[in-house]
Amino acid sequence: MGALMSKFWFMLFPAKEYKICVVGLDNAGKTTTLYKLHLGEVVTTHPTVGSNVEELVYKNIRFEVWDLGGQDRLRTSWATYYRGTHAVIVVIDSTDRARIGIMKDELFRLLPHEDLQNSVVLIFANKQDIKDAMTPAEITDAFSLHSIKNHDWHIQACCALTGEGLYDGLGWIAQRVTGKAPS
Ligand SMILES: Nc1nc2c(ncn2[C@@H]2O[C@H](COP(=O)(O)OP(=O)(O)OP(=O)(O)O)[C@@H](O)[C@H]2O)c(=O)[nH]1
Ligand SMILES: [Mg+2]
Repeated sequence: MGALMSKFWFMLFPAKEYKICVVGLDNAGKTTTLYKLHLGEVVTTHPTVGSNVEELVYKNIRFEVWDLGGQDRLRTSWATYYRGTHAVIVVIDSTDRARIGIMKDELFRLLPHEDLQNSVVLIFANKQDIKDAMTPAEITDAFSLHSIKNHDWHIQACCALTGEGLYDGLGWIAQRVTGKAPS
């Protein structure tokens, strides 16, 4: 009886799911990040063509996470995924100093999109395991993050290979989208 009641309860009041879009240039580590969070493992990746989507449950909060291909020709299609997005994760290869300007342009192109007006923005400063990786402070300056006024944003140092920092970032999103500290 209890199980039946619970089934009906969830049919009537399905648990809310929060949508996350993961963007960033090719080779930034988006797919590695998604599967490290989803499986707890480092998977062998190939450049993503289109997208990958997985469900993550973190502290009883359900997320639908879309990992979008970052190659130049694929970036124009990012916007087709934005509808209903609660949070954007921007993954940055912190060693890729040569393409800071390109990623900055992409970031400031996506922020005004009408489907992202209520989305929070998490920047993962990935590949912190590599010597000479830019620090979050350097990236904050290089991307002029303090000029972002219309979105709640946060930068988190991480390493998708070890998982370090990934749950700190997800925890920030969870807290922002639910409006309460995850238990
Ligand atoms: N050293 C190091 N390598 C990483 C890290 N995260 C990802 N990589 C490597 O970076 C390469 C690209 O990773 P992907 O996850 O495929 O990159 P992506 O952002 O999904 O790339 P696209 O699908 O082309 O947009 C792979 O060889 C990963 O193993 C990290 O934190 N440190
Ligand atoms: Mg990928």
